[in-house]
Amino acid sequence: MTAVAETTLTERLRSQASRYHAAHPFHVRMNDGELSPAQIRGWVANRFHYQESIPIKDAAILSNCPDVEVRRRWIRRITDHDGVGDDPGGIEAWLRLGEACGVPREEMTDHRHLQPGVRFAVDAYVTFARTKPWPIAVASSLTELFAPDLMATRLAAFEKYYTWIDPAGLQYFRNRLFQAPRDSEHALEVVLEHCRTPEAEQAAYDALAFKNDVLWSMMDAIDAAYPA
Ligand SMILES: O=C(O)c1cc(C(=O)O)c2c(n1)C(=O)C(=O)c1cc(C(=O)O)[nH]c1-2
Repeated sequence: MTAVAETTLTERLRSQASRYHAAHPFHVRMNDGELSPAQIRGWVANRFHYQESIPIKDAAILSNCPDVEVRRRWIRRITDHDGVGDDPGGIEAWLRLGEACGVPREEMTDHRHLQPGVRFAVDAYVTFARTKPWPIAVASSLTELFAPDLMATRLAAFEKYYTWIDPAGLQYFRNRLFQAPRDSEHALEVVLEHCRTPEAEQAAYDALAFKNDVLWSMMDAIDAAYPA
């Protein structure tokens, strides 16, 4: 494939930024400082199911991937979330975020606040990763191309508007500021390398659209469950 064609696929993928969940009304209100503590708590408790499912999703991709070089890098995503050595990992960081917001950790881990629509969307993402060709599952992670801007805006918004939350609890967002660009850069390399036919390029594009729908559906379910 020529560099020109690669640019085109990259551009097509990046063009889906406008459908990223950063534009969801609930996120817009969050970043404008308009959410109540109950709404923030509902969001944090529901998003925990996404956090706990990400390493399972990434293990599914690993289990389908015969390429040692890809696996050597992809496995990092699992330890980032599960922790390794002295690093407690992203799932623990999210639990601490929840506690800083006033949600006891057992209320996250026992799913008592988990909305059916959030469960359904997250589980659909895991099933997608289990059942699609592994480079297409990798493409579905590319929403992370769009994540750093949202993460920076969110961090600033939490520090400015939600001062009732202990800032130490925001470490999860700080970690994602450098993890997300590193991960999405690798995922994009993999997709450009392995999705070279028009059919595979379209499947990669569709995978990213599917993932945008997963994230948007989660936000719809959260928005409906925790009205102003
Ligand atoms: O808070 C967010 O807006 C957000 C978005 C995304 C994303 O774009 O998929 C991820 C994360 N956070 C995140 O924390 C995370 O670990 C993560 C992993 C993945 C993925 O698809 O592999 N996306 C995301």
